Amino acid sequence: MLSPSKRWRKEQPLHSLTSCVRRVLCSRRHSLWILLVLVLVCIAFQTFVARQARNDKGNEVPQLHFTVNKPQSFSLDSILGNFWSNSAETVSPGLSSSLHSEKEADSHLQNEDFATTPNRFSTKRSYKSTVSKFRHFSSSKFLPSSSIPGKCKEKTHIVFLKTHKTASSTILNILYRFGESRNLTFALPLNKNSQLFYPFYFAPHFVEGVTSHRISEFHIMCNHMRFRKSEVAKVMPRDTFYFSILRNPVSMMESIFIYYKSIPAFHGKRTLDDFFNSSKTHYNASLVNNHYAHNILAFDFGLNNSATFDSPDLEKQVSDAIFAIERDFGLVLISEYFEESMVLLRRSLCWSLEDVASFKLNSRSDRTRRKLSPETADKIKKWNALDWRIYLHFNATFWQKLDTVIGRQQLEEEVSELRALQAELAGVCLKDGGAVEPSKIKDAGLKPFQYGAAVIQGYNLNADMDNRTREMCERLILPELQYTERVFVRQFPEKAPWHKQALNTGQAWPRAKRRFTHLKMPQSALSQHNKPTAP
Ligand SMILES: Nc1ncnc2c1ncn2[C@@H]1O[C@H](COP(=O)(O)OS(=O)(=O)O)[C@@H](OP(=O)(O)O)[C@H]1O
Repeated sequence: MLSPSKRWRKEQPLHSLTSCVRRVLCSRRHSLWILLVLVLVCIAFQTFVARQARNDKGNEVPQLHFTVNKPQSFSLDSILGNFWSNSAETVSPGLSSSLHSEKEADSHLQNEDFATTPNRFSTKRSYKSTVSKFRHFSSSKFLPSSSIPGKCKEKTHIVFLKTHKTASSTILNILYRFGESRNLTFALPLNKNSQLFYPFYFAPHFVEGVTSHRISEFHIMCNHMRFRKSEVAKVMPRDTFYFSILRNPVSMMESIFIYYKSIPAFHGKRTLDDFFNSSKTHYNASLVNNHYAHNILAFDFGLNNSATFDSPDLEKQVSDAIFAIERDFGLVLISEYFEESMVLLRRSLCWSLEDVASFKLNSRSDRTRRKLSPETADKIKKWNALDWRIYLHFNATFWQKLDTVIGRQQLEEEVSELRALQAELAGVCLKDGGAVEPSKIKDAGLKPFQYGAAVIQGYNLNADMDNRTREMCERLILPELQYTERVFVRQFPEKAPWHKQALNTGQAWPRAKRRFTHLKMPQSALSQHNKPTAP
């Protein structure tokens, strides 16, 4: 008895191509051959795909081909040397590329006037291809970034502890642009505040949408807060990446002294020396907002900020603080090495270099900077002994990490690529190529918030841009308060009925720009009773 398939084969005449194929298919021996051929095809295909992937990995950093004459040839020494001075010519060849020691950190301070502003670069519009690439990545079309293919997955669950006067507004802008372009959800301060009820310890109900369960998953938390890991972890997903940034406490305190002029500790003090001459007798830690004047880094990290150089338990406080920060944060960046920090950040997050390109935001005009004598710098370090030691420690580990993760050669290349990209963007976006005094900012909606005795600079946009380029440029220079409101309105349109209607007609932002009433300020409205207790 023949099997049905054999019978069928036998019954079919062999006169057409189709019947021939049928016969081949039905013969067991031929089926084996076909299977073999298919396996071979599969292996060949796999090999091809693997080779392609290997090629892609080799190009993990998008290769940007620039045609413009670079400001100078970029060696690591020159890059880092430039960091110390405004002019490339004054770079000292022997300058160490990192601040491993107290002495080196000091030498950096002498040259604090480093410039990372875009106007250091050529403003010729000749990087067109890169800019269009940048625009593509930064557009609101939720396009994927050119992250490192095959190696890692772009991180989108992020907490950034926004410390004070550390270039944190520039990083905030980077995070806002990244999140917006991918439609991510931000853990924003309740009721359109600009801060997560700083200086109180963070609590989940400070976040809009938490109590109402309006948001099921938060991606990014990045507004000022006083950090408390256990509470933040209640809001953010388990795989969240935590990072923050530190600045040399000496230049940081100089900046804070000018900006937070009205806090009780600084009130009536003409200079920081005046403050130090009276601080021993007059500094009152229990007065609202006086924490800005003392170990503010430790305070922001949620730690006890009361130590000075002569505290008997300083060493223990230092090691406890370092332990806590290392336990809770995957990465600690250094403001003085902003571009290097961005290279390390983008590696840690598996983002593209375009994702971390920025303009320097929230910078003071030179009119409101004060040069400090070495004696004053020394007083600051002693007064803020805890911050100073934290800074020294994380500056050292920052460079160790760079060496391990990237290596100096690759770092040098990425830093110069990033600078070139930023220079190109400045050429395309910025009128005059760089920051201007607030009085010279034409569009009131792009003016940064002014506070204390500081004069905070902003930018004017070039006039001749198409809409898409203008939108990209506007987001790069949008100050913190304006951007926070913009993100809030997009995320909670129902909280701003006038916005809801306007969003539909594309008119929301111009209207939002005109109404900035809430302040990014030390919350002087807080009563004494509400003052957070010392940890
Ligand atoms: N890219 C980059 N590189 C280096 N330094 C930078 C950068 N962006 C901002 N800044 C400087 O950071 C200071 C403002 O810090 P913040 O934005 O954290 O201030 S705030 O606490 O949010 O008000 C402010 O310092 P001062 O100018 O000394 O006040 C800015 O000039």
